[in-house]
This record gives sequence, structure tokens and C-alpha cells, in this order.
Amino acid sequence: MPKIAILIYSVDNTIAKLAENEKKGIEIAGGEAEIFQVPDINYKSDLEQEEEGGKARKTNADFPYKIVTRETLVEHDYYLLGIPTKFGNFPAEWKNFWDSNTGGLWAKGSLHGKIAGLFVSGAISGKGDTEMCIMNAMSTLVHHGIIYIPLGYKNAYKELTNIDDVNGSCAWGAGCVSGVDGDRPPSVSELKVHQLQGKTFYERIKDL
Ligand SMILES: Cc1cc2nc3c(=O)[nH]c(=O)nc-3n(C[C@H](O)[C@H](O)[C@H](O)COP(=O)(O)O)c2cc1C
Repeated sequence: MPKIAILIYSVDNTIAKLAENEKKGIEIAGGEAEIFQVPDINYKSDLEQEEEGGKARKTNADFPYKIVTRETLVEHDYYLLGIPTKFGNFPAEWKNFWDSNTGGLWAKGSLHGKIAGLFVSGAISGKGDTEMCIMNAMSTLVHHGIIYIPLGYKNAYKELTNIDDVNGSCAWGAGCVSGVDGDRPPSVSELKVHQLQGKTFYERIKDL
């Protein structure tokens, strides 16, 4: 059975919730996946500095997932990357992980031909930030020769074309709008699209 690693970074829990639903979708389709988290970078956010005693920033220790290492990347052939958008790009923690762990893998072509899909979250909807985030993240995948599988419209057409409710998903990958304070929980429709992405991804790779 293909080994799928769901690689995430989450502070306010949105991406972690979405990852659990991607995993559920894979399992519904008969597959298996494990969630790993990208290591923290030890810094205080500007919000924490401004609001000492305010909302505590979550760290890796607040989540039950193993930390992703270069061995995780080598041992798995399939990845789903869950990325919280920062200024239309992936956060420093993601960049730090790839930059400090994968130069040697890049030089040897160790990840060439592996396959990945992406899912995202962002505070606001309809500004293109999360799509930009996926496109920017793809530069890293392309340099490693990792093949990208989009969500597309086929299996999530109903949810992606519904304009009665906010849904952060798009053809590039399932998504979620978490609100400017990060406290909007994923909607039923958004969670459904994450499950559909997990299912669609697994069905695409299972016979490769
Ligand atoms: C410094 C910073 C920059 C951000 N930039 C964006 C952005 O460009 N677009 C957006 O929609 N959300 C942006 N956000 C919001 C996060 O993407 C959003 O809160 C995300 O859902 C957090 O995921 P998490 O709950 O898993 O930590 C930003 C948040 C921070 C702290």
C-alpha cells in the first residue's frame, strides 16, 4: 500500500483540523496516511510581543504529530502538504525546513519523481493569497522534481462552484478561510473538500 505523509505546519489549529480530514478522505478510499509537523522556529510573533499575556502561540508540543525529518521525505513516495498562508507565501517554518534539510537530497535527486498535493488556509477569502501560496510553494517542489497533483474540479465541482457560502478551496487545492483572528472553524463544506482531496489523491496514486 502506498505510504502517504501529510506534512503540516499549524499554529492556530486550522491546518491540523484540515489535515485530519485529508487523512479521513484517504482512509475512506482504503488508504493509509500519517501526519507529521514541520519544526517550529523559536521566535516571538509581533502579536505576542505587542500583547504580552495575550493569546499564547501554539508550538509543536501542542500537537500530537511526529516532527518531519529528511528521512520522512525519503521513506514516503507521496505527500500532502498543509500550509497556512503568510503574505501569500509559505511561512518561515516551511522555508526553514526545506532549506536546512533538503539541499543534500536535492543534489542527489533523492525526491525526484515523488508526488504531492497541497492544501491551504488563510484569514481572508477571494484575494488570491492562498492560490499564490500554493504557486510559490511549488517552486520548491519543482526544484526537487516532485510531481504535483491538483485538486481540480471533477470531484469537488458542487462545493467549488457554490457561491452561497465562503469556501477557501480552489482547483489548486482544498482550503479554508479562518478569519482575521484565526477563529473561524472550517465549514462543513470546507471539511468535505479536504476529505474529497484526500480521497481523490489516493485514488490517483494507488495503482501507480
Ligand atoms: C504574519 C502573517 C501573515 C499572514 N498572511 C496571510 C495572507 O497573506 N493571506 C491570508 O489569507 N491569511 C494570512 N494570514 C493568516 C493565516 O494564514 C491563517 O490564520 C491560517 O489559517 C493559520 O493557520 P493555522 O490555524 O493552522 O495556524 C497570515 C497570518 C500571519 C500571522
